[in-house]
Amino acid sequence: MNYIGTRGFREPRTFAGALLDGLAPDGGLYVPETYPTPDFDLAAASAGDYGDLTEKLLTLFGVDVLGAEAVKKAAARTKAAFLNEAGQVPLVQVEDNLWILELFHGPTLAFKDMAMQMIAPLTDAALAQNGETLTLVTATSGDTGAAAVRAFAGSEHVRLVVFHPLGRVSPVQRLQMTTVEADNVLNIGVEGDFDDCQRMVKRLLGEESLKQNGLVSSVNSINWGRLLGQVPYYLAAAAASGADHPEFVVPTGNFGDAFAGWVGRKIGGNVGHIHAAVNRNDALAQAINTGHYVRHQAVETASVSMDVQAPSNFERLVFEASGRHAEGVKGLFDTFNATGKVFLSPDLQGALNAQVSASTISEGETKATIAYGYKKWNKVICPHTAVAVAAALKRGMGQSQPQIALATAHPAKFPDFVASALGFQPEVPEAIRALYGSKETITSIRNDEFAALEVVKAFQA
Ligand SMILES: N[C@@H](CCOP(=O)(O)O)C(=O)O
Repeated sequence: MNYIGTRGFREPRTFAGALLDGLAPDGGLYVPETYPTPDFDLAAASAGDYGDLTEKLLTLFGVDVLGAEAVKKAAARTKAAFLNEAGQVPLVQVEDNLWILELFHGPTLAFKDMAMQMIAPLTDAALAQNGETLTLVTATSGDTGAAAVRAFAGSEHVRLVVFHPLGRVSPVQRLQMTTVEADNVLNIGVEGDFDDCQRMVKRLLGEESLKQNGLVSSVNSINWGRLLGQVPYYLAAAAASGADHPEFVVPTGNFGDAFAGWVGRKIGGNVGHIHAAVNRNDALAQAINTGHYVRHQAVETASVSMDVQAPSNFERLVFEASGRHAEGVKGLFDTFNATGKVFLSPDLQGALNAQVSASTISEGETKATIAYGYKKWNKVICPHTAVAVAAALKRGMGQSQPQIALATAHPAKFPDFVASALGFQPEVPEAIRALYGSKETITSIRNDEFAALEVVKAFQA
């Protein structure tokens, strides 16, 4: 099982190579050379133990190059982050045909924990194999950074650098990153938005001078390993619902989670249509619905983790929808990166829309859905979850056809907006309460790639 790049990089990489590269050398994203067909009963595995399912999937995607022990450990850690306090798949039925998948039972109370808890032992195993050290550069609009810090703090061979847009993550998300005392973690606040941070990360991944001090990779969902850790929960949730190919409604920022669902379907899982729900930062939805892919300055919304206007994994979808036309993908994303806009051909736009649909949810709808969820189901949901639930309700299929909306974070990570919708603050778990009053460490930089390079170099030294 090997990996190739979306922009034409064809020198096959094993899973370990793709994991430690983060991005392909030509700037493309790694994808499997061919999608594997499960050599086990996927339906039975999806309905069985989550750790076993994950182990089987990891092996299917070639992770066993890192050894069976590493696969086992990774699967056990993701299982612990996924299951709820009762040890069950955290799927809550709220209507006859509508479920909410609570992906916030892990250590940082967001869906990123599943993949991050899994990828940390895999990274250790990959580094043990080649005796290298690794600098991970990662961009976050809130949840990725917190989960990465939690998973990699104290790691012996990994330095973790997290870039977040200054003042544009929730206070709880910021505290989760900046109060961790670990010499191998550097939190950088950038005077810009998430897209600026992600652009810096991509630039740093190609920076030869950083590679003089060991390997450089990322734990954003541009890294195939990150994305792979998000596939099992689609399969487990679909099986737990008992529904036939339920539609998944995914609140979307960098589009990694939604693409993981697409992968679950691609390998023959019981995963139905994928619908991406976005907030006012809706470049993705505009591209899929109109063919106009235009990057605007991201605006601040309540669903702050989704304030993304250049969703990295859109590139994987374009690659697949175009029939793996690497040259076309390269041209398209070169143009987008240079000019901030690109017009897709009607054929390509139709092909994208056939794979994934998308809709935009306003701030008003987000707030109203939080209030609705509490009134109707006695459930307190976060703004990101509300975007997905609003999109699901608008599609109306939950009446007639099964839908699963992803709840990507705990409401207590966004207490003020939730309180503005409900009139009271969500209950605060101990994991959050403990953060207040702790000392924070942040290095601030201007929105400048050279400033980013300098600060990472200094950290490596
Ligand atoms: N929503 C994200 C943005 C980065 O996404 P990723 O899935 O590519 O890591 C965040 O919370 O940081």
